[in-house]
Amino acid sequence: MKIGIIGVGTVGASVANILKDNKDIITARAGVELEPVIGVVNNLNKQRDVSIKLTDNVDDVLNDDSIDIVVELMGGIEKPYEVVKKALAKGKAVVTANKALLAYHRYELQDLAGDTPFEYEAAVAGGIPIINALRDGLTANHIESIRGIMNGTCNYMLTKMINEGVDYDTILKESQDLGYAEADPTFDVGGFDAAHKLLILGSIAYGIDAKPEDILIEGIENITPADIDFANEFNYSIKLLTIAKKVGSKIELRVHPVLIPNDEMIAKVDGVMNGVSVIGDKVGETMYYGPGAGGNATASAVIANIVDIARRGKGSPMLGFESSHGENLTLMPKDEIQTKYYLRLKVEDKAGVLSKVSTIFADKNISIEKMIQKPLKDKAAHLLLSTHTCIEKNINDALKALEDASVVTEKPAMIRIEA
Ligand SMILES: NC(=O)c1ccc[n+]([C@@H]2O[C@H](COP(=O)([O-])OP(=O)(O)OC[C@H]3O[C@@H](n4cnc5c(N)ncnc54)[C@H](O)[C@@H]3O)[C@@H](O)[C@H]2O)c1
Ligand SMILES: N[C@@H](CCO)C(=O)O
Ligand code: NA
Repeated sequence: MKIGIIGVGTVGASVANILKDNKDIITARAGVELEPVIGVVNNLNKQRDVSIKLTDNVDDVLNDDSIDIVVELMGGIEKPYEVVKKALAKGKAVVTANKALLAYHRYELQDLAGDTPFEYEAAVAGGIPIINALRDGLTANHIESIRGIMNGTCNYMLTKMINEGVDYDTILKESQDLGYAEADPTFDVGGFDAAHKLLILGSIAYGIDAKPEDILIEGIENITPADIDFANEFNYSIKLLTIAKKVGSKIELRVHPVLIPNDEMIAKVDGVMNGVSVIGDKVGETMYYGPGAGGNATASAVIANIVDIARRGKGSPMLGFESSHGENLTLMPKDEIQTKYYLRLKVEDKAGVLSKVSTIFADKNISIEKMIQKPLKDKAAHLLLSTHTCIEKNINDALKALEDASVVTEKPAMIRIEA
């Protein structure tokens, strides 16, 4: 079978190279030779470590009737959307690692694919076969929850910031050099990349047809050493967590940093590793762990899809994005989410401050669980506190009231606690 790779960057180059390096075993497993015949790039003059023929014209792939499988690894949304639609219209099988594309267009692409194979394992949790596990391995179950660390860049950054005190900008640059980060790293640090992955899983597990703007997304940009102090003091790790959870007939989908007890398995997932816990009503908890980003790890999942397509030939693509789930589940509004919260407040260090702050919490029906006060320079102090479980709307109202209170001298910060 002939393969055209559109986008020969970090992942695309690894796909071409692994198809060559591991050709014998891949051919044996696929039952047919898989030959990457051409790659499409933006800039033909750039030095690349690949031996396939390159072009800067995507039509060289789309209009070549001998190409069976189009591998889309260019990144972005609109251009890949056009390219994938054209490939499907020509009856070519498609493999993509593009979660941003699927976050917006997964249901349309599923309809367009019809019985043309369309696979996307590398789009979620890189090299971990989580799509395979959720769509096929756990298909007997109602999914109760999916909780995971699904952005390698953020996890790598948080691990280095917490364990080694490396500063944010240095470690972000390192993640880019290692090929972990998206072309625009705000997708990573802003939580959007993890949200794209969550939306894909939410469609497979619950049939929720939501877009990024419908769900709660927060990134890691505002985490400070004071937050890390509080976490250390009370035995928490700080992680960017991706959560899908069934609560009655509503589905929570949210991505944000959390304080998570150090003894939870997911708290031990460090560096570029991803970890996903899926709880099914019959199987119980299953855990998946592996590299979430990087050229070879991601290409491993891309090639698994290519081999799978070669093995089964044409047939139902089974993208697996559900629409009627049988249970009539709906997305839970962001305001109704309930969890525990950690708050960092910078306050004036003088009499009466604590009582003012406590009154605001009492008014919003929020109960405080733990608190430490750390003196700062110039008659100021940090109040670092955690709450008992309360409603997202009440916390947001309290944050507004605190911001307006004269004793609070800086915009308060909040991180949710997952326990
Ligand atoms: N890097 C990872 O660890 C990783 C992991 C999982 C998924 N992904 C996804 O895989 C895709 C590729 O990521 P990457 O890290 O390899 O990106 P990259 O920036 O390293 O490579 C992108 C390639 O696409 C080419 N390209 C971009 N726009 C093009 C256009 N309009 N026409 C022709 N060529 C074009 C570029 O020249 C480059 O060769 C993205 O969708 C990304 O989200 C990446
Ligand atoms: N930028 C992504 C790539 C893998 O999807 C990450 O860091 O997880
Ligand atoms: Na995967």
